Amino acid sequence: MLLEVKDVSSGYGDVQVLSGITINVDAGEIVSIVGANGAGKTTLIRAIMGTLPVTKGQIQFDGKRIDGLAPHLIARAGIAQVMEGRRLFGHMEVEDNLLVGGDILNDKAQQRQNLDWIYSMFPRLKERRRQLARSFSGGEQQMLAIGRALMTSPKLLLLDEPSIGLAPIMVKDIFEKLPLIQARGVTILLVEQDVHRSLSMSGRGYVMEHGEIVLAGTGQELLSNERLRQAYMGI
Ligand SMILES: Nc1ncnc2c1ncn2[C@@H]1O[C@H](COP(=O)(O)OP(=O)(O)OP(=O)(O)O)[C@@H](O)[C@H]1O
Repeated sequence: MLLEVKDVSSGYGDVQVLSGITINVDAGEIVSIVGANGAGKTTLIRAIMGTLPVTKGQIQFDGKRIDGLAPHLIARAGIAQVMEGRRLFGHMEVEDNLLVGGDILNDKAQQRQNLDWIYSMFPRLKERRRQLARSFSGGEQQMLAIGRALMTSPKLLLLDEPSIGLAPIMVKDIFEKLPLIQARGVTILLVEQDVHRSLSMSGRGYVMEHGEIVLAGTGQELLSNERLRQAYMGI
C-alpha cells in the first residue's frame, strides 16, 4: 500500500472537520474522493500534506509514518499536490516555473527527462515556455501546475479539483492526461466535484459527506450506486 490514512481526524483550530477518515491507495492506482461542497475533501488533502495537524489517527506513506512531519519533508517523501487556485509564480516564465518544481530533485538529468516528458504531454507549455505564467488562461495554468508537480518525480500526485473554473474542452484535455501520468508510474489521488468524470477515470473511489467516508467501491460500483446517482449526478 502506498498511502494509508487510518482513522484520521483533523480541522481548523477548535473546528473539527474530518472525523475518523480511513482511505487506502495502492501504488499505480487512480483513486477519487468525491463529495459536495464543504464535505472536507480539501481539508483531507491538507492533512495528508501536513499543512493541517492530524489530531487523531495516523497517515503512512510508502511504509513510513508521515503525520506530524513538516510539509516540505512530506513533499520530499514523494507526494506532490496541485491545489485549487494553483499557486504559480506569475512573474516567472513558464519554463522557470517548471524548473523550480524540479529543483527538489537535485538531479539535472532527471529534471531534463521530466521536462521533456511534460512538454510532450502538454505541447502548449512548450510552445509558450518563455511566456510569463500570469498571462496564461485558467486551463493553461492548470496544465502548468500539474507539470510543476510532476517535475518533482512524485510517487503520489494529489489533485484538488482540477476541473474547477475551466471550460469543458480544457477539462476534457486535462482528464485525458491522467492515464498517461498513471502509465508513467505515478499514483493519483483525485479530489473532484465532477463525480461522473472522476469516477469514470478511477479504479476506486470514496464518497465523503460531512467529514466522513460514507461509501467506497470501484469507480463502476459507485457510478451505478443509486444513492450516489441521485445525490450527485441528478439522475
Ligand atoms: N480555514 C478554515 N477555517 C475554518 N473552517 C474551514 C477553513 N477552511 C475550510 N473550513 C471548513 O471546513 C469544511 C470543509 O471544507 P473543505 O474545503 O475541506 O471542503 P471541500 O469538500 O473541499 O469543499 P469544496 O469542494 O467547496 O472545496 C467546511 O465546512 C469549511 O467551512
